[in-house]
Amino acid sequence: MASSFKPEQARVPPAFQLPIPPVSKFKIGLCQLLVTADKERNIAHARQAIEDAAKRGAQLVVLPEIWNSPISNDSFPVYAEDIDAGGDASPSTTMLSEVASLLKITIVGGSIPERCGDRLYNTCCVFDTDGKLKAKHRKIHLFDIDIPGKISFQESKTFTAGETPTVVDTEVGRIGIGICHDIRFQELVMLYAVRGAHLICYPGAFNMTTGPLHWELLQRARAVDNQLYVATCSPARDVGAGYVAWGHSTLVGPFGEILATTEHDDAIIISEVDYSQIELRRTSLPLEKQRRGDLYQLVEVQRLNS
Ligand SMILES: NC(=O)CCC(=O)C(=O)O
Repeated sequence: MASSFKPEQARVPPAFQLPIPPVSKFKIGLCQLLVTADKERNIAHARQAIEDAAKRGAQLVVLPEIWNSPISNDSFPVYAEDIDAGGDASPSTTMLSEVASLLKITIVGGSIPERCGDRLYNTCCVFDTDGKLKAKHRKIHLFDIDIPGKISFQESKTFTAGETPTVVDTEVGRIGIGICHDIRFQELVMLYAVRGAHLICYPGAFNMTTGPLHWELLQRARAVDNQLYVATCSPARDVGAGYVAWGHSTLVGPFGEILATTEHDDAIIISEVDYSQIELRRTSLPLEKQRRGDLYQLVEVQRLNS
């Protein structure tokens, strides 16, 4: 059960310190995948894309939001997997674990519908180079929207919201995880920044109404405000699908610059991440020192009952 906010549970996080990452420069692969109703095919297609990205030098591969299932409230329960049980109960994450250890790469495994007891979550799994599950992020902000004549979608009809922000140390640096709609909530990435994240990965599937106006804007805003890298990965667009994704998976640098992007087709983006750019930007434009903590503060709520 979510606790309600009480001032005595609030904590001001200390000013952020960037940890030294295990690698300073590496290649990232963003696999913008065409997703179908055929789950086996989706898993095989994702595997092939991960292998291709690794062949092209990617040490970190990111997949889209909901890559094993159509995006629909009817599909989520049907395609959901018991991630904690693993093995046959979760063929999607079993594949990710296998391929991560085989290729010795880190995988931010997009998201899949997760079944846990009688609840469903929209969940992103992060696998280390040895295939171990390092982190599981359950989408915190569910996507409920109603713009008459344009788009209506109520993710909360099916999914339960996650309760925990996720920052994970990997062989390619400290990564904060958000899923799609999570990108709209700047406090989450501010929290990740104070926890020393180098890179925020957002598997996401923006739509044809908000995508054109907000998708790139939000990524660049999160990156430039926090002076870190932001990577997004969308499903490819299928105009025949019930939910049509905007596509445009992108890598943004710590100055808000777009380093790599694509249109809406099935594609693999390979680009370079260079963490020395974070220090450079933070030195030449020292926002953290200029921040007026005497006037405003980010507070972190302590979840006493979770
Ligand atoms: N899958 C999502 O969370 C979509 C979010 C989105 O399109 C938005 O506008 O927010």
